[in-house]
Amino acid sequence: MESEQRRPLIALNGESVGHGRGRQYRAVLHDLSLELHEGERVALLGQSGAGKSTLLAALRARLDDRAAWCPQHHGLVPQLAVYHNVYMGRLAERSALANLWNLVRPLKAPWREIAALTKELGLDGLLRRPVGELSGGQRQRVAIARALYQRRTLFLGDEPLASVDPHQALRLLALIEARHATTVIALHQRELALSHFDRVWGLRDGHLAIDAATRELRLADLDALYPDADSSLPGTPPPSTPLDLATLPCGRGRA
Ligand SMILES: Nc1ncnc2c1ncn2[C@@H]1O[C@H](COP(=O)(O)OP(=O)(O)OP(=O)(O)O)[C@@H](O)[C@H]1O
Repeated sequence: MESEQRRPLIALNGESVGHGRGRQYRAVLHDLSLELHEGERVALLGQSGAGKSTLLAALRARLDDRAAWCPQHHGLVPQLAVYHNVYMGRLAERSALANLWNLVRPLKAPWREIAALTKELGLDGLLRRPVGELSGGQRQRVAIARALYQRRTLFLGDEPLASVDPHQALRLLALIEARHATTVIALHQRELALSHFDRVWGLRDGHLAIDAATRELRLADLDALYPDADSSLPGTPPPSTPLDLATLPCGRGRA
């Protein structure tokens, strides 16, 4: 693969990732080694509490303003209109005066740009609507719009497809990928991970249990990331055999 020759956008080598500082520091992921290359679409999987958000926060801290960021809980201001919430994606690029003016009277150029972007996301007609009056799926799309409006090199998303139906998830993914060749997206849809991403990072038991090209993986490999899944519930993975790291395509180098 061509990207093998290029320097990675980000590389972690045996690092620990967690929360807190000094004596309060608590590691969530141990001995973490991974590389992210330009043009890669990575699905980040793992059961609840596995450390997906923690890893995304660590990547974001390292990538700084190269990464567009779509957080898990959206981080929107419910009292403000859709337009203003999306505009916030590039607040730092304009003067305080321009931002203040924009709050009262939207600036023409950003209004046009945000109107076009939100239309693509199926939010047309809602630009002046306070976000607090939107449905969960609509809020999700506003959060994605704000991240896309940032126009950064790569896209980091913490379950940005969680509140929408499968059909819409595909549409949103296509919109994200049309603007970002490189993506790292946390999600729970294992089939989607295999069908629409190049690589899977799978977290389990405080480690990167899977780091492999999707073409090397089967659904059963991903099931092993969800040891607590109750397979009697609809939509949950079947019972998996205990995770045997030796059998998973991790640490064999990049495919
Ligand atoms: N701000 C924080 N301070 C301390 N510990 C935290 C903090 N945020 C998360 N944790 C802990 O880190 C671990 C991993 O949490 P994280 O949110 O990264 O998991 P996740 O895979 O994103 O879960 P989910 O799918 O439920 O969002 C959990 O044990 C959690 O309690």
